[in-house]
Amino acid sequence: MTTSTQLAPVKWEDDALVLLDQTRLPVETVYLTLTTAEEVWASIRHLQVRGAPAIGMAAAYGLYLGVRGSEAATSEAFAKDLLATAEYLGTSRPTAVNLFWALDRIKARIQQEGDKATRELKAAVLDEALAIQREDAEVCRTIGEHLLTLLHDGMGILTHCNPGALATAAYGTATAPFYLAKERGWDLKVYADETRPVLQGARLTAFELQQAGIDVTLICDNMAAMVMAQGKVEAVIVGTDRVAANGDVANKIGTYGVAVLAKAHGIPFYVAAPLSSVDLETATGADIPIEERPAEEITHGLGKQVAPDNIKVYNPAFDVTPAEYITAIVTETGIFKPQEIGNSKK
Ligand SMILES: CSC[C@H]1O[C@H](OP(=O)(O)O)[C@H](O)[C@@H]1O
Repeated sequence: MTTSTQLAPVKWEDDALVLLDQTRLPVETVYLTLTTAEEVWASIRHLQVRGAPAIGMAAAYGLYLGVRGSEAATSEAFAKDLLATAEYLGTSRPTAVNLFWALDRIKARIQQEGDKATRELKAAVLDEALAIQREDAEVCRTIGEHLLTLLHDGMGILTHCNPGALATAAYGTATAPFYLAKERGWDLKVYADETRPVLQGARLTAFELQQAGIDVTLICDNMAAMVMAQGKVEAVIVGTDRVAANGDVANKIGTYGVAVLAKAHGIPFYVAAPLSSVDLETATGADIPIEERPAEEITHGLGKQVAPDNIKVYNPAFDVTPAEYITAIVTETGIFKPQEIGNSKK
C-alpha cells in the first residue's frame, strides 16, 4: 500500500505540538516542539504549518496549550478562558475557514460538557483536538475515492499550491486521488505549478509526490497555458481554503487564472473541499476575507533580493474563483455542482 508522505505536518507527542517546519522543506527536515498558544499562533502566521486542514489541526492543539494552565474555579470561568484563547488564535490567518471551524468545534464540545471540573474540561479540549486530526485522514481518503471516479488511468492532471499530505492529516485533499491511484497501479501524470510567491508547489507538492513515487512534473505558473494547449492536461484538481454558499472558491493566488485557462481549453476544473472548508455562512466569494502577506515574499523570494528597494507591492495570498469556472466541488459527502454546494452538508 502506498502511504502518503511519512513527514506528518502535525503531531501531538509528549504533551506538546510537534510541527514539521514547512518553510525549511524540501532541503531540511526540521521539527518544532511547541508548548504555548503564542508559539502556535506564530507558526501559523509564518507558514511553518500551512494548508487549511493542517492550520485547523494546529489551532485545535494550540487552544489546548492555551488553556491547559487555566486555574478557572468554575466551568463558566473556564469557558471564558477558552473563548479568549480561541479569539487570539483566530487572528493568526483570516482566509482558511478550517481554522475557525476547528476552534468553534472545540467551543461547542465544551458547552456540551456542561458543569464539569476544569481538569475534565481541559481533557475534553485535547480529546476534541485529537478527534479533529483523526477524522481528517478519513475525510481526505473519502474525497480521494470520489475524485477517482472522475479520473482514469494514464490521465494528465494539473494542480496548484500544496493541497497535499503536508496540508492535512494524510493523503491531502486534491492529491488524495493521486495516492489512491498509485495504490491501484494507475499511472497518473501530475503537473505541479510552482506557485509563486512562496512556492508551495515546487517546495512541497513536487517533494511529497516524488517521495511517494508518483509521476510528477514541476512547471512554472506561467507554463500552465502551454501545457494545456499541448494536450498534456485532461483535468485540474485544486484544494481550497474556503467555499462560499454560492459555490465561489478561495484558494492560493493563481488558482483563478488556472480555472480560466481550463475553461478556455475545455478541461474540467475540480475543487477538493472537506466540509470543514465549506462555509455556508459566507454568501459569496466577495465576502471571503483575503489575507495580504508581507512584500518581502515577492521582493526577496528565496532570501535573495529580486526587486528594487522601496518598490510598491501588492501580495494577496489567495484569489476567488467564481462558481461558473468550476466543474464540480468534491467533499467527503460526494460530488456537487458548485451552485449546489449547500446540499453537501444536508
Ligand atoms: C488542502 S488546502 C491547501 C491550501 O492551503 C494553501 O494555502 P497556504 O499554503 O497559504 O496555507 C492553498 O490555498 C492550498 O490550496
